[in-house]
Amino acid sequence: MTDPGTGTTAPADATRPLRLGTRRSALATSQSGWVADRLRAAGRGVELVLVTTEGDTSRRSLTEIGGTGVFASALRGALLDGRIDLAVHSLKDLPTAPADGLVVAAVPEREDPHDVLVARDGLALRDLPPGAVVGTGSPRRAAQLGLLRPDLEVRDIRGNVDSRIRMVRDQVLDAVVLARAGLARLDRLDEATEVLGTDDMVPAAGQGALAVECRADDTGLAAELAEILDHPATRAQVSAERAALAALEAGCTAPVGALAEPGSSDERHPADDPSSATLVLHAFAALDTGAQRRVTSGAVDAPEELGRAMAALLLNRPDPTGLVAAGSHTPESDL
Ligand SMILES: NCc1[nH]cc(CCC(=O)O)c1CC(=O)O
Repeated sequence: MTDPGTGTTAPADATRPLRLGTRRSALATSQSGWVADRLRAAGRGVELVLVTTEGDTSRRSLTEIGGTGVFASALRGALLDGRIDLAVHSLKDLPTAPADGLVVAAVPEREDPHDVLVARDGLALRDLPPGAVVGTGSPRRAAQLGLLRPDLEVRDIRGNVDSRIRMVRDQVLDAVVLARAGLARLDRLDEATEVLGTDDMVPAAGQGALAVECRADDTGLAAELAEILDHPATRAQVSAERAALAALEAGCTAPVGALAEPGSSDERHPADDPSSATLVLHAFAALDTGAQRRVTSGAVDAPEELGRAMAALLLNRPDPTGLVAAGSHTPESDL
Protein backbone atom coordinates (compact mmCIF):
# COMPACT_ATOMS: atom_id res chain seq x y z
CA MET A 1 0.00 0.00 0.00
CA THR A 2 2.83 2.41 0.74
CA ASP A 3 4.94 3.54 -2.17
CA PRO A 4 8.42 2.14 -1.55
CA GLY A 5 10.04 4.73 -3.80
CA THR A 6 9.12 7.87 -1.89
CA GLY A 7 10.72 10.09 0.62
CA THR A 8 13.72 10.36 2.85
CA THR A 9 11.81 9.66 6.06
CA ALA A 10 10.84 6.00 5.90
CA PRO A 11 7.26 5.72 4.63
CA ALA A 12 4.85 3.96 6.94
CA ASP A 13 5.19 0.24 6.31
CA ALA A 14 1.86 -1.55 5.91
CA THR A 15 3.17 -4.52 7.89
CA ARG A 16 3.89 -2.63 11.15
CA PRO A 17 1.37 -0.63 13.19
CA LEU A 18 0.93 3.03 12.32
CA ARG A 19 2.13 5.34 15.09
CA LEU A 20 -0.67 7.81 15.79
CA GLY A 21 0.53 10.79 17.84
CA THR A 22 -1.92 12.22 20.34
CA ARG A 23 -2.00 14.81 23.08
CA ARG A 24 -2.84 13.61 26.56
CA SER A 25 -6.13 15.47 27.14
CA ALA A 26 -9.38 13.54 27.35
CA LEU A 27 -10.62 15.26 24.20
CA ALA A 28 -7.45 14.50 22.24
CA THR A 29 -7.31 10.86 23.30
CA SER A 30 -11.01 10.45 22.51
CA GLN A 31 -10.68 11.80 18.97
CA SER A 32 -7.40 9.97 18.34
CA GLY A 33 -9.01 6.78 19.65
CA TRP A 34 -11.94 7.28 17.28
CA VAL A 35 -9.59 7.60 14.29
CA ALA A 36 -7.55 4.60 15.49
CA ASP A 37 -10.73 2.51 15.74
CA ARG A 38 -11.74 3.42 12.20
CA LEU A 39 -8.30 2.53 10.85
CA ARG A 40 -8.34 -0.78 12.72
CA ALA A 41 -11.83 -1.53 11.40
CA ALA A 42 -10.32 -1.06 7.92
CA GLY A 43 -7.68 -3.65 8.80
CA ARG A 44 -4.79 -1.33 9.69
CA GLY A 45 -2.72 -1.78 12.86
CA VAL A 46 -2.40 1.39 14.97
CA GLU A 47 -0.57 2.29 18.17
CA LEU A 48 -1.07 5.56 20.07
CA VAL A 49 2.00 7.64 20.96
CA LEU A 50 1.62 10.40 23.59
CA VAL A 51 3.02 13.82 22.67
CA THR A 52 3.01 16.83 25.03
CA THR A 53 2.24 20.34 23.76
CA GLU A 54 2.54 23.77 25.36
CA GLY A 55 -1.19 24.31 24.86
CA ASP A 56 -1.81 21.45 27.29
CA THR A 57 0.65 22.42 30.01
CA SER A 58 0.50 26.23 30.05
CA ARG A 59 -1.73 28.07 32.55
CA ARG A 60 -1.48 31.27 30.50
CA SER A 61 -4.45 32.35 28.39
CA LEU A 62 -4.54 31.17 24.80
CA THR A 63 -4.30 34.72 23.48
CA GLU A 64 -1.17 35.25 25.59
CA ILE A 65 0.65 32.15 24.37
CA GLY A 66 0.03 33.34 20.85
CA GLY A 67 -2.90 31.08 20.22
CA THR A 68 -2.53 29.87 16.70
CA GLY A 69 -1.00 26.45 16.57
CA VAL A 70 0.01 25.84 20.18
CA PHE A 71 -1.84 22.53 20.22
CA ALA A 72 -0.63 21.50 16.79
CA SER A 73 3.06 22.39 16.88
CA ALA A 74 4.41 19.54 19.03
CA LEU A 75 2.46 16.96 17.02
CA ARG A 76 3.79 18.48 13.82
CA GLY A 77 7.33 18.36 15.19
CA ALA A 78 6.89 14.67 16.01
CA LEU A 79 5.59 14.01 12.47
CA LEU A 80 8.51 15.81 10.84
CA ASP A 81 11.01 14.00 13.12
CA GLY A 82 9.53 10.66 12.08
CA ARG A 83 8.55 9.79 15.68
CA ILE A 84 4.95 9.35 14.58
CA ASP A 85 3.27 8.58 11.24
CA LEU A 86 0.03 10.50 11.63
CA ALA A 87 -1.63 13.01 13.94
CA VAL A 88 -5.22 13.94 14.61
CA HIS A 89 -5.99 17.61 15.24
CA SER A 90 -9.15 19.50 16.08
CA LEU A 91 -9.38 21.36 12.80
CA LYS A 92 -10.33 24.61 14.50
CA ASP A 93 -7.02 24.60 16.40
CA LEU A 94 -4.96 24.05 13.25
CA PRO A 95 -3.38 27.18 11.71
CA THR A 96 -4.75 27.97 8.24
CA ALA A 97 -1.24 28.23 6.79
CA PRO A 98 -0.15 24.85 5.40
CA ALA A 99 2.79 23.28 7.24
CA ASP A 100 5.91 22.60 5.15
CA GLY A 101 6.38 18.90 4.57
CA LEU A 102 2.97 17.91 5.93
CA VAL A 103 -0.41 17.29 4.35
CA VAL A 104 -3.96 17.05 5.72
CA ALA A 105 -4.64 13.63 4.26
CA ALA A 106 -8.21 13.32 5.53
CA VAL A 107 -11.01 15.39 7.03
CA PRO A 108 -13.50 12.93 8.54
CA GLU A 109 -17.23 13.66 8.76
CA ARG A 110 -17.75 16.45 11.26
CA GLU A 111 -19.79 16.46 14.42
CA ASP A 112 -22.53 19.07 14.90
CA PRO A 113 -20.40 22.25 14.76
CA HIS A 114 -22.49 24.46 17.07
CA ASP A 115 -21.63 25.87 20.45
CA VAL A 116 -23.60 25.01 23.58
CA LEU A 117 -24.25 26.68 26.88
CA VAL A 118 -23.57 24.72 30.05
CA ALA A 119 -25.36 26.72 32.74
CA ARG A 120 -26.36 26.19 36.36
CA ASP A 121 -29.88 25.01 37.07
CA GLY A 122 -30.49 23.98 33.47
CA LEU A 123 -30.72 27.62 32.36
CA ALA A 124 -30.72 28.88 28.77
CA LEU A 125 -28.84 32.05 27.78
CA ARG A 126 -31.98 34.20 27.84
CA ASP A 127 -32.82 32.99 31.36
CA LEU A 128 -29.53 34.02 32.99
CA PRO A 129 -30.10 36.99 35.33
CA PRO A 130 -28.41 40.32 34.55
CA GLY A 131 -24.82 40.32 35.79
CA ALA A 132 -24.52 36.54 35.55
CA VAL A 133 -20.91 35.46 34.94
CA VAL A 134 -20.22 33.43 31.78
CA GLY A 135 -16.79 31.91 31.22
CA THR A 136 -15.05 31.59 27.86
CA GLY A 137 -11.47 31.98 26.67
CA SER A 138 -12.61 32.61 23.12
CA PRO A 139 -12.77 36.19 21.80
CA ARG A 140 -15.24 34.93 19.18
CA ARG A 141 -17.63 33.62 21.83
CA ALA A 142 -17.09 36.67 24.05
CA ALA A 143 -17.90 39.08 21.20
CA GLN A 144 -21.09 37.25 20.27
CA LEU A 145 -22.15 36.89 23.90
CA GLY A 146 -21.71 40.65 24.23
CA LEU A 147 -24.14 41.20 21.37
CA LEU A 148 -26.70 38.71 22.66
CA ARG A 149 -26.57 39.68 26.33
CA PRO A 150 -24.63 42.90 26.94
CA ASP A 151 -25.77 42.75 30.57
CA LEU A 152 -23.76 39.61 31.34
CA GLU A 153 -20.20 39.54 32.63
CA VAL A 154 -17.89 37.55 30.37
CA ARG A 155 -14.87 36.10 32.18
CA ASP A 156 -11.71 34.85 30.42
CA ILE A 157 -11.07 31.28 31.51
CA ARG A 158 -8.67 28.49 30.58
CA GLY A 159 -8.62 24.77 31.09
CA ASN A 160 -9.94 21.61 29.56
CA VAL A 161 -13.60 20.83 29.00
CA ASP A 162 -13.94 19.01 32.33
CA SER A 163 -12.43 21.82 34.41
CA ARG A 164 -14.59 24.39 32.65
CA ILE A 165 -17.75 22.43 33.41
CA ARG A 166 -16.56 22.08 37.00
CA MET A 167 -16.42 25.89 37.35
CA VAL A 168 -20.21 25.83 36.84
CA ARG A 169 -20.71 22.87 39.21
CA ASP A 170 -18.59 24.65 41.85
CA GLN A 171 -20.58 27.89 41.38
CA VAL A 172 -17.50 29.85 40.33
CA LEU A 173 -19.38 30.71 37.13
CA ASP A 174 -23.04 30.77 36.16
CA ALA A 175 -22.32 29.27 32.76
CA VAL A 176 -19.67 28.41 30.19
CA VAL A 177 -19.85 28.20 26.39
CA LEU A 178 -18.31 25.09 24.83
CA ALA A 179 -18.28 23.32 21.49
CA ARG A 180 -21.06 20.73 21.30
CA ALA A 181 -18.60 18.45 19.49
CA GLY A 182 -16.23 18.38 22.45
CA LEU A 183 -19.04 17.27 24.79
CA ALA A 184 -20.16 14.68 22.24
CA ARG A 185 -16.65 13.20 22.02
CA LEU A 186 -16.43 13.01 25.79
CA ASP A 187 -19.90 11.49 25.99
CA ARG A 188 -21.06 14.42 28.12
CA LEU A 189 -23.73 15.95 25.90
CA ASP A 190 -26.17 15.82 28.80
CA GLU A 191 -24.23 18.69 30.41
CA ALA A 192 -25.45 21.11 27.71
CA THR A 193 -28.39 23.26 28.79
CA GLU A 194 -28.87 24.95 25.38
CA VAL A 195 -27.57 24.50 21.85
CA LEU A 196 -26.70 27.94 20.44
CA GLY A 197 -27.93 28.14 16.86
CA THR A 198 -26.01 29.83 14.06
CA ASP A 199 -28.22 32.93 14.39
CA ASP A 200 -27.00 33.41 17.96
CA MET A 201 -23.41 32.13 17.83
CA VAL A 202 -21.50 31.44 14.63
CA PRO A 203 -19.06 28.60 15.42
CA ALA A 204 -15.32 28.75 14.82
CA ALA A 205 -14.09 27.78 11.35
CA GLY A 206 -13.61 24.02 11.36
CA GLN A 207 -15.36 23.50 14.69
CA GLY A 208 -16.52 19.93 15.14
CA ALA A 209 -14.19 18.62 12.44
CA LEU A 210 -10.91 16.72 12.69
CA ALA A 211 -7.82 16.91 10.49
CA VAL A 212 -5.67 13.81 9.97
CA GLU A 213 -2.17 14.91 9.06
CA CYS A 214 0.86 12.97 7.81
CA ARG A 215 4.16 13.70 6.05
CA ALA A 216 3.65 14.95 2.49
CA ASP A 217 6.25 12.50 1.16
CA ASP A 218 4.40 9.57 2.76
CA THR A 219 2.14 9.47 -0.29
CA GLY A 220 1.01 5.88 0.13
CA LEU A 221 -0.17 6.54 3.67
CA ALA A 222 -1.83 9.82 2.64
CA ALA A 223 -3.81 7.98 -0.03
CA GLU A 224 -4.77 5.24 2.41
CA LEU A 225 -5.92 7.74 5.07
CA ALA A 226 -7.98 9.63 2.48
CA GLU A 227 -9.58 6.41 1.30
CA ILE A 228 -10.55 5.28 4.80
CA LEU A 229 -11.32 8.57 6.56
CA ASP A 230 -11.98 11.50 4.23
CA HIS A 231 -15.50 12.95 3.99
CA PRO A 232 -15.58 15.23 0.91
CA ALA A 233 -18.68 17.21 1.97
CA THR A 234 -17.05 18.11 5.30
CA ARG A 235 -13.80 18.95 3.54
CA ALA A 236 -15.61 21.39 1.23
CA GLN A 237 -17.37 23.06 4.19
CA VAL A 238 -14.24 23.54 6.26
CA SER A 239 -12.27 24.68 3.20
CA ALA A 240 -14.74 27.55 2.73
CA GLU A 241 -14.63 28.41 6.44
CA ARG A 242 -10.85 28.31 6.66
CA ALA A 243 -10.38 30.27 3.42
CA ALA A 244 -12.48 33.07 4.93
CA LEU A 245 -10.36 32.99 8.10
CA ALA A 246 -7.10 32.94 6.12
CA ALA A 247 -8.17 35.84 3.90
CA LEU A 248 -9.01 37.86 7.02
CA GLU A 249 -5.56 36.91 8.34
CA ALA A 250 -7.33 35.83 11.50
CA GLY A 251 -6.19 32.91 13.62
CA CYS A 252 -8.05 30.56 15.93
CA THR A 253 -8.09 33.20 18.68
CA ALA A 254 -9.61 35.94 16.48
CA PRO A 255 -13.16 37.15 17.07
CA VAL A 256 -14.23 35.48 13.84
CA GLY A 257 -16.67 32.66 13.21
CA ALA A 258 -17.50 30.86 9.98
CA LEU A 259 -19.88 28.00 9.26
CA ALA A 260 -20.65 26.48 5.86
CA GLU A 261 -23.71 24.30 5.41
CA PRO A 262 -25.08 22.47 2.38
CA GLY A 263 -27.43 24.77 0.45
CA SER A 264 -30.93 23.72 -0.45
CA SER A 265 -31.90 23.47 -4.13
CA ASP A 266 -33.70 26.85 -4.15
CA GLU A 267 -30.49 28.55 -3.01
CA ARG A 268 -28.51 27.47 -6.05
CA HIS A 269 -26.41 30.12 -7.69
CA PRO A 270 -28.22 31.05 -10.93
CA ALA A 271 -24.96 31.01 -12.91
CA ASP A 272 -24.16 27.47 -11.81
CA ASP A 273 -24.99 24.29 -13.57
CA PRO A 274 -28.38 23.32 -12.08
CA SER A 275 -26.94 19.97 -11.02
CA SER A 276 -24.14 21.54 -8.97
CA ALA A 277 -24.63 21.78 -5.23
CA THR A 278 -24.11 24.94 -3.20
CA LEU A 279 -22.67 25.85 0.16
CA VAL A 280 -24.18 28.55 2.35
CA LEU A 281 -21.49 30.32 4.35
CA HIS A 282 -22.35 32.19 7.57
CA ALA A 283 -19.75 34.42 9.16
CA PHE A 284 -19.32 36.67 12.15
CA ALA A 285 -16.41 39.05 12.59
CA ALA A 286 -15.63 41.69 15.21
CA LEU A 287 -13.00 43.65 13.30
CA ASP A 288 -11.76 47.23 13.81
CA THR A 289 -14.68 48.38 11.68
CA GLY A 290 -17.19 46.80 14.05
CA ALA A 291 -19.10 43.59 14.44
CA GLN A 292 -20.81 42.09 11.44
CA ARG A 293 -22.70 38.99 10.46
CA ARG A 294 -22.86 37.95 6.82
CA VAL A 295 -24.34 35.11 4.79
CA THR A 296 -23.37 34.25 1.23
CA SER A 297 -23.38 31.16 -0.95
CA GLY A 298 -21.41 29.59 -3.77
CA ALA A 299 -20.63 26.38 -5.59
CA VAL A 300 -19.58 23.46 -3.43
CA ASP A 301 -16.73 22.66 -5.82
CA ALA A 302 -15.14 26.10 -5.31
CA PRO A 303 -15.23 26.42 -1.53
CA GLU A 304 -12.10 28.54 -1.21
CA GLU A 305 -13.50 31.08 -3.63
CA LEU A 306 -16.59 31.28 -1.44
CA GLY A 307 -14.46 31.80 1.65
CA ARG A 308 -12.47 34.57 -0.01
CA ALA A 309 -15.69 36.22 -1.22
CA MET A 310 -16.93 36.19 2.36
CA ALA A 311 -13.71 37.79 3.60
CA ALA A 312 -14.07 40.51 0.95
CA LEU A 313 -17.63 41.16 2.15
CA LEU A 314 -16.45 41.47 5.73
CA LEU A 315 -13.45 43.66 4.88
CA ASN A 316 -14.71 45.93 2.14
CA ARG A 317 -18.33 46.54 2.83
CA PRO A 318 -18.76 47.32 6.47
CA ASP A 319 -22.38 48.29 5.93
CA PRO A 320 -23.82 49.49 9.27
CA THR A 321 -27.32 48.45 8.21
CA GLY A 322 -25.95 44.95 7.65
CA LEU A 323 -24.99 44.71 11.29
CA VAL A 324 -27.28 42.09 12.67
CA ALA A 325 -26.53 42.03 16.34
CA ALA A 326 -27.95 38.57 16.87
CA GLY A 327 -30.73 39.30 19.30
CA SER A 328 -30.31 42.89 18.09
CA HIS A 329 -29.18 44.73 21.18
CA THR A 330 -25.80 46.30 21.15
CA PRO A 331 -24.08 48.93 19.03
CA GLU A 332 -20.83 47.76 17.55
CA SER A 333 -18.80 50.20 19.65
CA ASP A 334 -19.65 48.18 22.73
CA LEU A 335 -17.56 45.24 21.60
N1 LIG B 1 -10.15 25.24 21.65
C1 LIG B 1 -10.36 24.04 22.39
C2 LIG B 1 -11.10 23.02 21.62
N2 LIG B 1 -10.61 22.52 20.47
C3 LIG B 1 -11.49 21.62 19.98
C4 LIG B 1 -12.55 21.54 20.86
C5 LIG B 1 -13.67 20.60 20.70
C6 LIG B 1 -14.61 20.94 19.60
C7 LIG B 1 -14.08 20.78 18.21
O1 LIG B 1 -13.45 19.78 17.87
O2 LIG B 1 -14.32 21.68 17.43
C8 LIG B 1 -12.31 22.42 21.91
C9 LIG B 1 -13.14 22.66 23.10
C10 LIG B 1 -14.15 23.76 22.94
O3 LIG B 1 -13.97 24.67 22.13
O4 LIG B 1 -15.17 23.74 23.66
